[in-house]
Amino acid sequence: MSGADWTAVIPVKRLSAAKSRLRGAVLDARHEELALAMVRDTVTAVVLCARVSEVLVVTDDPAASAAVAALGARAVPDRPGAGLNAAMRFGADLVAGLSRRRAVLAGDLPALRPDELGEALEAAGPGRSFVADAAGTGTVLLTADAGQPLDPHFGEGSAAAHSASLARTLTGSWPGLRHDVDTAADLRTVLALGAGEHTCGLLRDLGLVADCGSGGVPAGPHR
Ligand SMILES: Nc1nc2c(ncn2[C@@H]2O[C@H](COP(=O)(O)OP(=O)(O)OP(=O)(O)O)[C@@H](O)[C@H]2O)c(=O)[nH]1
Ligand SMILES: C=C(OP(=O)(O)O)C(=O)O
Repeated sequence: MSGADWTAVIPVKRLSAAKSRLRGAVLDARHEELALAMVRDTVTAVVLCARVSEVLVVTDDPAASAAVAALGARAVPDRPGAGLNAAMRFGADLVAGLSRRRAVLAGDLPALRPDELGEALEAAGPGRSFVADAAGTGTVLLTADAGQPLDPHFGEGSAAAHSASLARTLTGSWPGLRHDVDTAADLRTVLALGAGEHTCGLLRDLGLVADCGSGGVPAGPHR
């Protein structure tokens, strides 16, 4: 099957609590801005993916809601308020609905490129499929075909948990997709890969990088 037949769902924690393992990578006063910049770059790439027709962001954060709406995503409140997996199930199974093909991904993929997400979605078969993070232990993308509950198992060891729940592993050369940012070391890695304009621009403003490499998706209006 081809075409823009996917709904993407991205959960985003309240920015005041988000990316706690990344605290200290920038001045504390700019930490929320960094978390939001990564969300913006992720959403920018997902909105630009040719296989995606709708992007839902599940969040209770007002600044994140406004920012993603300006990028073309639809923000919905995190009604369950019960953590990452509940937010994903809510967005994918209740808001998007089981009749859609759904893909959930984290909001901390600032080097994501639209074409690599498109390739991963192209490779997703019937049932459920997932892409493991660069370390091979976590998960960056989980998909569910129409009619199939998402059944997410994000958290520590989620790659093994998704495999055990009979989701199919997708493999490909998708460095931006596979590098989520949890720590300052991850941030250096995605900058080397080519982070998007929001993350790159903030770090440049802060004098932490002179240049962000050649990659990334430019900021700006979409589609
Ligand atoms: N809506 C919602 N999103 C969440 C929740 N917990 C995590 N997320 C989002 O899920 C994605 C992956 O989560 P993590 O990588 O653990 O990010 P994080 O929780 O901000 O990071 P740490 O504080 O360092 O654990 C990110 O986009 C988070 O914003 C939650 O309770 N509700
Ligand atoms: C949520 C996950 O991990 P992290 O919080 O380390 O990004 C995961 O990989 O399932």
